[in-house]
Amino acid sequence: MQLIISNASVLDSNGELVRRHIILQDGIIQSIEEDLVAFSGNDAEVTSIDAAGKLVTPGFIDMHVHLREPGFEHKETIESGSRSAAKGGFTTIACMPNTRPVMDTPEIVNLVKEKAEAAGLVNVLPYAAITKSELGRELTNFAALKEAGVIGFTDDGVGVQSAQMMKDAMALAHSLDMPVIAHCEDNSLVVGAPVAEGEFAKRHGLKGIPNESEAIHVGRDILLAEATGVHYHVCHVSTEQSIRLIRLAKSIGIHVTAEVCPHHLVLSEEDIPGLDANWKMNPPLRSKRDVQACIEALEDGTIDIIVTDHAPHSVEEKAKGMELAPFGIVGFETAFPLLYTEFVAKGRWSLPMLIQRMTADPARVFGLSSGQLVPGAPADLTIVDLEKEQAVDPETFASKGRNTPFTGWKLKGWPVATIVRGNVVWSEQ
Ligand SMILES: NC(=O)N[C@@H](CC(=O)O)C(=O)O
Ligand SMILES: [Zn+2]
Ligand SMILES: [Zn+2]
Repeated sequence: MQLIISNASVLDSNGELVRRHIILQDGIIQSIEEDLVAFSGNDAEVTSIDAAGKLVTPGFIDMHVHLREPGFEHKETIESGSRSAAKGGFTTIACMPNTRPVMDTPEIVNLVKEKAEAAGLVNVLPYAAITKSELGRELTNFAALKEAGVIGFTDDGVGVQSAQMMKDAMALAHSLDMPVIAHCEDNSLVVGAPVAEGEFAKRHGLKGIPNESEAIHVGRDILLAEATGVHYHVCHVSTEQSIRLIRLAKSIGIHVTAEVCPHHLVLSEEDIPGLDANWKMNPPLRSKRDVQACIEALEDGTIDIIVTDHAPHSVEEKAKGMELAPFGIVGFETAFPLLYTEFVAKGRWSLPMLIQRMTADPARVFGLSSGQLVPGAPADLTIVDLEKEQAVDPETFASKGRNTPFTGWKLKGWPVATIVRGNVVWSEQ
């Protein structure tokens, strides 16, 4: 099976847009041609897509997502989540283990892999839990879980409260050459607050989550990563204080990497319009100062990658209000247009910088073979119409989740087709 994507606008090594024809064969990028006539492909098995006027990039990679299956199929399934990812231009996603049961045994990992395979949409890479049921009491069987195909260990959804437990986890992960991915949150500093400390919390008489609840874990874990030598990856960084610590750790050669979510780059607690739980996520929207620190850290490489932390919840759950609703917002279907509109179209970032943080950089951090538009790489591609402008309408989401704070935002730069291993898995219409 051969697929030719003709007349594509692709970024060359100088970051310039050039017109190319991309030949995909048996799931691999076979060649990238300047001139299609020079290429002889007259086989009946050849199909082609005319991408004239469209950007073609390596498929986006999202290393932090929640697919909710098994256990929370009313929020999302592996199928609906994969479709939502494909619609957002993502070709590889890494799913978090806070399902029910928690992904803490090879059996559950195998079930997730089978369902992802059956959906046949995007590449799904599972993480396994650090501790059984994410309760922080007992380590899971890292060796067996590695054998089952997980790509790292994390208790995302909660912080690992015990430093000794985290140190043991890191030492074991390091011995297996696996990363530890951490949701950083000290529970003793949080006490059930729904939003960040700040003006919004004050105005509405709500308890606030302080910045230190995140940064204390980041600091502790950096010291433990130094002691154990593990690759330590920080989830959804949201505070200036965490960034300061990550910058220092990197400067002295500790193997730490970090991610940030689109919402923490675009929104601060001052933007929350009222007691609408579609603005409730963990970590919470912080101060403008934190947002600026996140943007600068992504620009200077202190933060390595962009992830969505796609966290679907049902309308009923979100209707419980700011204090009772669960934390989390969906992210796949708004991520690229949001960041393209807010940072590239407004002139702060170059297009190559945004693409790199969503493709080559996650591939580098997690050792994936995708993320580049080069011959021999997996044929995972996203076609984007940079001129297309439309308002965000949650009713059109492929995700079961409707929980987004970006409803009605007019965004530019929408994915129009997504190709995984040489197959079109989603296209507009
Ligand atoms: N980010 C969130 O607000 N929620 C996530 C958990 C998490 O990522 O910590 C969820 O599973 O809903
Ligand atoms: Zn988390
Ligand atoms: Zn998460």
